[in-house]
Amino acid sequence: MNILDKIIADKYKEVALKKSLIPIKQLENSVLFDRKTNSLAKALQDSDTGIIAEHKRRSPSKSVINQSVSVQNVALEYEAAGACGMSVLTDGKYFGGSLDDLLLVRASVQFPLLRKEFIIDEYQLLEAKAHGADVILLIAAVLTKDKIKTLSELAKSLSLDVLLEVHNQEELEKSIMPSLDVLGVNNRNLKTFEVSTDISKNLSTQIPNDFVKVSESGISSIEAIKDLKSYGYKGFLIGENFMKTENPGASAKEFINQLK
Ligand SMILES: O=C(O)c1ccccc1NCC(=O)[C@H](O)[C@H](O)COP(=O)(O)O
Repeated sequence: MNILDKIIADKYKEVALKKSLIPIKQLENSVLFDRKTNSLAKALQDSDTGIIAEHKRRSPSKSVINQSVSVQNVALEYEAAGACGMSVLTDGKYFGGSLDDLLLVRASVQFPLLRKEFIIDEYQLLEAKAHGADVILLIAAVLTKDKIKTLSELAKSLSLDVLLEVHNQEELEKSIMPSLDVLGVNNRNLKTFEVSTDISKNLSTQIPNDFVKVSESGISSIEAIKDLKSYGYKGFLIGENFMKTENPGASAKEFINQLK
């Protein structure tokens, strides 16, 4: 079994357990459930730099990245640095994240927050909303076309932006539908961990212009961003390059300033 299949198998068990412990009514009663969301798609469209900065303690491909910084401080510094939004990993087992991270970040900043999670069930969208997310991630590699439709339509009805992530043409073709806002191309193969920005470049012409294009993973230089911009990308999701440093916020600030 590859790592992605393992993550998803665990996620089904985790969601079933959470559903049995925390009723939907409790999520809907959260003070954040009726909060007015901020659109990441709009923030990216209006931006010249387009950085979505990620908080990532560890990952299956790199094990430990940074366990010593406070998620709230990182969020405050990413926002002050001029990032368009922040990606908050909420998976505990493989990434060391949590929904509490999302809640703490929401309490600290205003910019759009992506719940970076392996979403396989409607319940997780209600959790995202109840913990202050503005955007949810759907990964085409682990969802059927029908499931992408159901989940993205529910997300839209909750005023959440939808970032749909693909890694190849087949995933892209099955996923194109009006209920998506942002089309993300993951440069990392989530089964083998191979990373190449050529994946974004090769898929760029296949993505209809009605979607904001985001290139994700393995981005660590200004040159890479300038290159990807020439392929129509407006957003760049960066995790490890910032998080591997002692001060992720300062790294993001320096990076964004160089892009201006
Ligand atoms: O990052 C991993 O090792 C990984 C493994 C399996 C599934 C997902 C994984 N990462 C999630 C992401 O998409 C990245 O955290 C995100 O795009 C940022 O990537 P990077 O800038 O390379 O940290």
